[in-house]
Amino acid sequence: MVEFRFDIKPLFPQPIIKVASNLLPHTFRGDRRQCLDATSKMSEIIDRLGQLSAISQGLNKPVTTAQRLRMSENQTIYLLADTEAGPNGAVIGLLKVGTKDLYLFDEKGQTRKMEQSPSILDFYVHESRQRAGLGKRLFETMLNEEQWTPLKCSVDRPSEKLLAFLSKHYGLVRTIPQANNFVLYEGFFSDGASQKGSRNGHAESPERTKNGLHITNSPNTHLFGATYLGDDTTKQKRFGRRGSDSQQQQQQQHQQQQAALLQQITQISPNGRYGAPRPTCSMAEIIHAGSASSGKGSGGGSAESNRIK
Ligand SMILES: CC(=O)SCCNC(=O)CCNC(=O)[C@H](O)C(C)(C)COP(=O)(O)OP(=O)(O)OC[C@H]1O[C@@H](n2cnc3c(N)ncnc32)[C@H](O)[C@@H]1OP(=O)(O)O
Repeated sequence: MVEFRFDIKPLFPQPIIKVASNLLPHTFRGDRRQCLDATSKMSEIIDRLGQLSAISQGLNKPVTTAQRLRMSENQTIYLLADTEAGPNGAVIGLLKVGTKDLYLFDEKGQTRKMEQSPSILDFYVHESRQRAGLGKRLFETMLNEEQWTPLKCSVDRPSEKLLAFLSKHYGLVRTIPQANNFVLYEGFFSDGASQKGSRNGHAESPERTKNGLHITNSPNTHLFGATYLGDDTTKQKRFGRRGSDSQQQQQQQHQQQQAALLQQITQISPNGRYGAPRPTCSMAEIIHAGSASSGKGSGGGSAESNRIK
């Protein structure tokens, strides 16, 4: 359990509190002096829990810090405390969620841009209290508050424990492969009841169809090339007509586009979970090796494989 030099009870009038970018418990009422005191204590709590979460996940840098929450517009942290523990009470769990704009592959390998998609960003229950139903309690509170359903949440690089948790409590097992580190489950794109914070994603519509090639603005097209729709003869004629110089130019241009889009598609952020060094991204290897590239949607290495051990 995580104890502090100060009494946490005034900050936790109830076992689970919600904290947004003002770094105050959602239940907080007080004057300016009390407000400063509460934010300072809350920062300490968030930083400590964030650090413990990173350690338990094998990350060399926390995903969750008070400073990061303060700078965010659409993230919320849920904290679970045991006010009966010790003289000052103890904080035992943290769950950070937020909405993100993401390019995602659907079940058919088509790119969809999901705006303000609900995401699970960091989740931690202290080692001494794990597997006692507290994670579920925290998660359920979050789902109720945000009005989200588990199936419609993407999960940022989940650990084995979180994958087991989602499987056990919500029957989430079959994932849809992605090019980034987010994990989502089959049914994510199905037309269910829409939820707060989530606008319906849409498949990028084809911009043009030319010589049997289906060309869109989607990152899929830029990463893997245009999708061929016509017959083989048309394709051979098309490539047979190209001079080798223009082919080289096109290849170069294509590689530059790929690099730029890879940046976008993986949502790399120097501050988030992705700030932590980790083994080379398999997608980057596929693209930069220039070797026979994989098929659509196959570049999304599993989130777990990118986790630092
Ligand atoms: C996006 C991200 O945040 S990824 C990082 C997720 N966080 C971590 O991996 C940090 C370490 N783990 C934890 O903090 C916790 O185990 C959590 C947050 C994942 C789950 O919290 P808990 O309080 O343990 O969950 P709860 O008790 O409600 O559910 C238990 C279930 O979670 C899964 N689980 C929890 N701990 C483990 C474990 N050590 N090994 C395997 N599965 C586990 C299992 O499915 C377990 O059910 P079982 O005991 O019947 O096998």
